[in-house]
Amino acid sequence: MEQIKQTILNKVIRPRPLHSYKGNYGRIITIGGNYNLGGAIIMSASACVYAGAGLVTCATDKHNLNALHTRLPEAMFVDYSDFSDLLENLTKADVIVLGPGLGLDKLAQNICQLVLSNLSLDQLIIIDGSAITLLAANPGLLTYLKKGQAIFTPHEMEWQRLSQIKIADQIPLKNKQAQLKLGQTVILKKYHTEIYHPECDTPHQLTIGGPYMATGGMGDTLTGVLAAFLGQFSSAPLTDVIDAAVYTHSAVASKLGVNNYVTLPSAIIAELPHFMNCTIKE
Ligand SMILES: NC(=O)C1=CN([C@@H]2O[C@H](COP(=O)(O)OP(=O)(O)OC[C@H]3O[C@@H](n4cnc5c(N)ncnc54)[C@H](O)[C@@H]3O)[C@@H](O)[C@H]2O)[C@@H](O)CC1
Ligand SMILES: Nc1ncnc2c1ncn2[C@@H]1O[C@H](COP(=O)(O)OP(=O)(O)O)[C@@H](O)[C@H]1O
Ligand SMILES: [Mg+2]
Repeated sequence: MEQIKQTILNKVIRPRPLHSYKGNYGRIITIGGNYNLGGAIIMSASACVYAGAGLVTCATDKHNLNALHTRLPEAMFVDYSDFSDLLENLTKADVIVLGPGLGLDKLAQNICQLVLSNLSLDQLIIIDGSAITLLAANPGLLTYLKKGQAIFTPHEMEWQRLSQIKIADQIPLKNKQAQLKLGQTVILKKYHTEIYHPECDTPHQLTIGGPYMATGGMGDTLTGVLAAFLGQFSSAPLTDVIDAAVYTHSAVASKLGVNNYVTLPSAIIAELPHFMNCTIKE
């Protein structure tokens, strides 16, 4: 297991060129948030904006529109049940987040089918939450993915569903075998999260973060940070960008955890711009 060190941040988070604009920092679409789980996709989109993505569109249930724009006026909105609008916005994205709060119903299944079957080769997709559960139940959808195009962000139960490895048996050797079969990056979220990159024989491991992060929405927030990093730091190696995003999410939490019993996703999101700025000043 190779430990992810703080120095990854300076390798990836760079000062912004003066002659740059929002179009240089990634066009992201976050897809999820049904009637009951709207907060999940609002946290994902918020983390994405606060971690520096240039343009963020949130495709969600139309009942979430007011809440989204009240919390995050920077985001654009698509009603995800309007498939022609969803497809048009999907095509424009560099990075897609699919799954936070999406749910498991027929509409969610149809959205997964639409998104996966319309991916272009140069797009990256982060597959999280409900979308992992849906793909585990319908593995035929995995064939739409080009090798290395997707980043799966399962917690241990989601990984059990996708890999068929029981939580008690999720040892690095078995996880690596399952990740190789999948052909995609796997971020196995837990205490000391493990990242299985297609290019690396040894998993990379976080040694920061802790149970102050055990709050609903924490993984949804990670998807937004990841998408923002993939969208704006595309000149750095993909493995470094992924490691830096995962490190940043937990580093902000551990900083807030010094003085707080729990570190809420919203507090982490608010701290992201300051944390990233401190990195380039070091
Ligand atoms: N505010 C919101 O709208 C929230 C929406 N959420 C969304 O709700 C959907 C369902 O996700 P859930 O993860 O809640 O439900 P899941 O049913 O996918 O997973 C929870 C089940 O897995 C078990 N489990 C075992 N190991 C676990 C681990 N390490 N971490 C978490 N669970 C573990 C739990 O005991 C439970 O039975 C996702 O789409 C998710 O994005 C959640 O993120 C919670 C907050
Ligand atoms: N005890 C813990 N130690 C370190 N990180 C934790 C701990 N508990 C939860 N986390 C982190 O919180 C996040 C939980 O993700 P997930 O279960 O998908 O949350 P949600 O779906 O509610 O947003 C992951 O990034 C995980 O690493
Ligand atoms: Mg989750």
